[in-house]
Amino acid sequence: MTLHLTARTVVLDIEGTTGAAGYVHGELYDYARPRLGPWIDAHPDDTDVAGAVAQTKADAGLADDAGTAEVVALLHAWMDGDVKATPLKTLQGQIWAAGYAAGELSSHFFDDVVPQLRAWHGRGVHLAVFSSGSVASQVPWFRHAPAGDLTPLIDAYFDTVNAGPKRDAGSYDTIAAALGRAPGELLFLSDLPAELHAAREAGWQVVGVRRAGEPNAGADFGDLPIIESFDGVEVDS
Ligand SMILES: CSCCC(=O)C(=O)COP(=O)(O)O
Ligand SMILES: [Mg+2]
Repeated sequence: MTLHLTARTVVLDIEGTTGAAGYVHGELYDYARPRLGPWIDAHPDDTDVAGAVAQTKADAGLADDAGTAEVVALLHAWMDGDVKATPLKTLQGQIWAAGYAAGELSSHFFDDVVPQLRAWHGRGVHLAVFSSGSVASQVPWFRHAPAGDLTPLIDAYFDTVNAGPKRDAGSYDTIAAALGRAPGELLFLSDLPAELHAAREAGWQVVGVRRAGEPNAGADFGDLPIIESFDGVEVDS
């Protein structure tokens, strides 16, 4: 069965929805892991790096004078547990952006995604992103896609810094205001029920993306509408 929906803007989660979690963890996390310490030490005057280090120490109860090794051990533990902590995402995003710029990284999209993004965009539907990955990592993810540069399709990028936590309804209010849309004009696609419930609480349309083999395939989507791939939903403006 195909869902037929009307929306002015479709807002996309990335991991588990547009691309494989295995790719993010296998390629991107493994790229960032050995580079975190050298990156922190090489950018002591970067306010985003210094802020992320200070926030990591505060979140973990580390002493203010804790060294890079202690901070990195914590960041690695967060990666091992896939804790989507904002300071980790800030640092990963900077490292990945450098990796994309150096030609050492590319992104991954499920086969059904790019044709549908182009089809919806072609029908006048706007596209935006809301991911735990920082905006600094979202933009190159779309720019360096195997299908080519997809950034011309995307109007706006949101993360936990400029919008807020993905499980808080208020973050979806913030995005709606930034896009200048009424909540009901927005459709959020995600693989995580908790995110979909938050968006629905904010008055958005939502569709769960339950992809075979992805970590959240077994999650309880309850009464949420779900699709197995983007082929399961047609969106018109
Ligand atoms: C922009 S690619 C990096 C993705 C990432 O780090 C992440 O945590 C994605 O989580 P999502 O909210 O998109 O499921
Ligand atoms: Mg996701």
